[in-house]
Parts: sequence; structure tokens; C-alpha cells
Amino acid sequence: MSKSMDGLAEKLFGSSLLHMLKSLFRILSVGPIPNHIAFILDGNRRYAKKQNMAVSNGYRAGFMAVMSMLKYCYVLGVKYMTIYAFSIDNFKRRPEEVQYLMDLMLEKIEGLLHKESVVNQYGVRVHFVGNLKLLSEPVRVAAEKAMEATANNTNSTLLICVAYSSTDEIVHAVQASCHEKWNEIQELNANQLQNVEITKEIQELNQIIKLVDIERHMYMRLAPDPDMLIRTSGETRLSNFLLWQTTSCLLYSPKVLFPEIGLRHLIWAVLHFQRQYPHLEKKKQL
Ligand SMILES: CC(C)=CCC/C(C)=C/CC/C(C)=C/COP(=O)(O)OP(=O)(O)O
Repeated sequence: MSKSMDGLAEKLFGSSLLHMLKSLFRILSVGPIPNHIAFILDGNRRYAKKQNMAVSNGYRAGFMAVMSMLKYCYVLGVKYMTIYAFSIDNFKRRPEEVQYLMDLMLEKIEGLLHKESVVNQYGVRVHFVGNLKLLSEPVRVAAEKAMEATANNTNSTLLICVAYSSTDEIVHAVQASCHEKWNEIQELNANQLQNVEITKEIQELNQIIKLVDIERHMYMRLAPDPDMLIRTSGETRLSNFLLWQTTSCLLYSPKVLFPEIGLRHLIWAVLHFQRQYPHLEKKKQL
């Protein structure tokens, strides 16, 4: 941790907690630290039920846990953190639950813009990932403002997946690549090609569109692939999340409901990553 970051972390964590965090950090940083951790925030409703409180408060507790994870990831040196905040399928939940989640989203996104918010104090860039046109206008506008306001922050990046599903992302990226190629072919036609050659070009479209073209149009293009995916509540399903980006990713599934996740779970997750790291690297090279 640099000196200026030290001061910042001290302000945020308090000196004794900072001392403990620094010691833990020193031990952990002997091994590799994941560059990018993605989270599936599972178990907010079950937490609410367990605590005998309204579902809405379970989501609020979930948001607080997101902010704690963001702080710990920052101190550990994790550069990218992605959260699955709202899937396209979540629109099928009870209307009042969807409404509550959208209101909470709006309130919290607007909160991110405050000078004293965690993202501003830490210099975190916030990026919203997904089919943003499915969001209500106030939420979309707030998300766009937050992206604009934090665009020059470089310490770390928080990617918030909303109105997201991996299959939707892939379809969008393939369609956008086809569209782009089609425009290129039209341009070629205007400049030099005969119609007969255009037909040939279209027939060969499957050879023209390359992996990199599709990846350029992914919503997640801003971040490298995650090194580790943490899904709370002991579930090991991917639930249509980052299917394209998790080919070599380590899945970690602590038996804890998302609002209960804390520093110790993150440390266990990183230790698990460090134990698996040589194996993961070997697999990547095959
Ligand atoms: C602004 C911002 C980043 C907000 C994030 C708020 C938040 C905690 C969203 C989680 C949403 C969600 C649909 C979780 C899924 O499981 P569930 O909790 O419904 O799980 P369960 O039914 O399995 O308990």
C-alpha cells in the first residue's frame, strides 16, 4: 500500500482495524492476488427471512455487504470487482419487489455520486453492464451520470451488472459484430466491389467475424476476465452470469448468505485462489 493510500485507508477503517488489515494483507500478498473478482449476490431474501425482517431490508443489507467487499478488495489490491445486481430474469419477480429493487438502485446510484461516497474516496471507476435500455429512465440516467462522473478514477473498477444476462450479452455482441461487418461490406461495395463479390462476402461472413470482433462488443469489454467468481449461499450454479468470461475462472461458494459475507470469507476465498493458482495457470497454458 502506498503512503497516500495508507492515509485514505486509515480514514476509512480506523487505525487498529487498518493495522490488522495491513498484517493480513502482508501475509496474503506473499501469494498471487486475483486481479478481478466477480460476485453473485445470493441469499438476500433468505437473510431477511432468517432475521425476521422485510425482504426490502435484506436487499439493503446486501448493498452494505457490497460496499464492505469493495473496501476489502481495494485494500487487498483487487483491481476489478463485478457484481450481479439484477438479472434480466429478475424482472419476472413480484412487481413490488422489482419496484423496490429499482428504487434502492436509484437511491444507491445517486449516493455514489456524493463526494464522501466509498467510490469517490477510493477513486473507483463505476461501470454499469447490461441491457441498460431495459431500465426505467431515472435509473438509466443515474447510471449514466455515475459512469461519467467516475470515468477518470483509476484506482480500481466496480462493474455493476444490471438488466444483465450472459446469453443476452452474447446475442448483442454477435448482432453488433454482424452489423459492423455488414456496414463494412456496404462501404466496400460503394467503393469498389461488384454485387457478385458482395454475395461471396456474405456467404463467408462466418469466416469474416472473428472472436476479437465479438469480444469488442461485449458489455464486459472494459474488464479482463474474472480470476474468481464468488457465489454466496453455497450454490454452485452460474445462473446466466459471465458465461463467456469464466472459461478459466475459479468458482468459490462459501456457505454464507450474501449480507453476512465479511472479511474472513474474502480471505478464505483468496487463500483458496492461491492454493489453486499453479493448477489454474497450468490449465491456461494447455
Ligand atoms: C445499487 C446496487 C449495487 C444494489 C445491489 C442490491 C442487491 C443486494 C441486489 C441483489 C439482487 C438480487 C436479485 C439477488 C438475488 O438473490 P436473492 O437475494 O433474491 O436470493 P434468495 O431468494 O436466494 O435469498
